[in-house]
Amino acid sequence: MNLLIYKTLEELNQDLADYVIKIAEMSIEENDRFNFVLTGGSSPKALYHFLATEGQHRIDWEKVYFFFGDERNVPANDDNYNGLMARKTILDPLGIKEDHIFYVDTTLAPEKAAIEYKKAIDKHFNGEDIVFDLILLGMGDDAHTASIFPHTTLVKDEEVNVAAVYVEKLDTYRISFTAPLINKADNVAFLVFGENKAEALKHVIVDTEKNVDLYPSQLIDPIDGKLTWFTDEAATKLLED
Ligand SMILES: O=C(O)[C@H](O)[C@@H](O)[C@H](O)[C@H](O)COP(=O)(O)O
Repeated sequence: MNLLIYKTLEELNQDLADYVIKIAEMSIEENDRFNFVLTGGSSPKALYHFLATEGQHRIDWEKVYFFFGDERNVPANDDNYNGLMARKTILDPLGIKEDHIFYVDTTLAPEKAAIEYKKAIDKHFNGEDIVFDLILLGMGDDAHTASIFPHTTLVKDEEVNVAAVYVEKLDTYRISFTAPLINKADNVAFLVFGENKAEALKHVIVDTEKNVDLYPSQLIDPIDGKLTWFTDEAATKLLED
């Protein structure tokens, strides 16, 4: 596991953009495509804008396929839909074609949406092992990642899958990759910054005795892949304690 700590978000996003581009170049070189899983939330917006502007001519974006590590159970035109945030910040600005974007179909009931999303991913991987080139993750101040929230069924899910999960604290359903699916990826990068994440980050990175029900991000431990944390000084201020 590689922990990178930046003084400014500008430096963090610049380096993370370079990291994404580097993995994309290697994936396109090796497989003629880059399978890239986006995170939702607010943290990645500056990165996505960076990739869509500074990164616009650095790789062949026509060889990139976009997925979502989780999605809210809201209509696609709802401001809370991760797909809409991504469309506005990176997908439309780069002119990504619709058949290169795998959205969660939230017109379906959550369980059905999860099944259909997994089917679409399986088809893209021709029924072979689902190994994404890069999965971007955020982390909540409660140590959730994707939609693997504390005290939910997803913390116990051993399946390599996409699942629907009821999140009691939000009183809503989410559709999410399971931790075993995330852990198959070649590269996983957390994007975590801000003082409000410091307590959760300390438990996830420092605690030797795991408690995944309380701190689900502890579940993220790629089997063969590399895990990198892109953080700032505020989020890591408790790590020395
Ligand atoms: O759908 C989502 O919201 C994300 O996938 C979620 O896991 C997010 O990464 C964290 O909640 C952090 O969100 P912020 O970046 O807004 O702090």
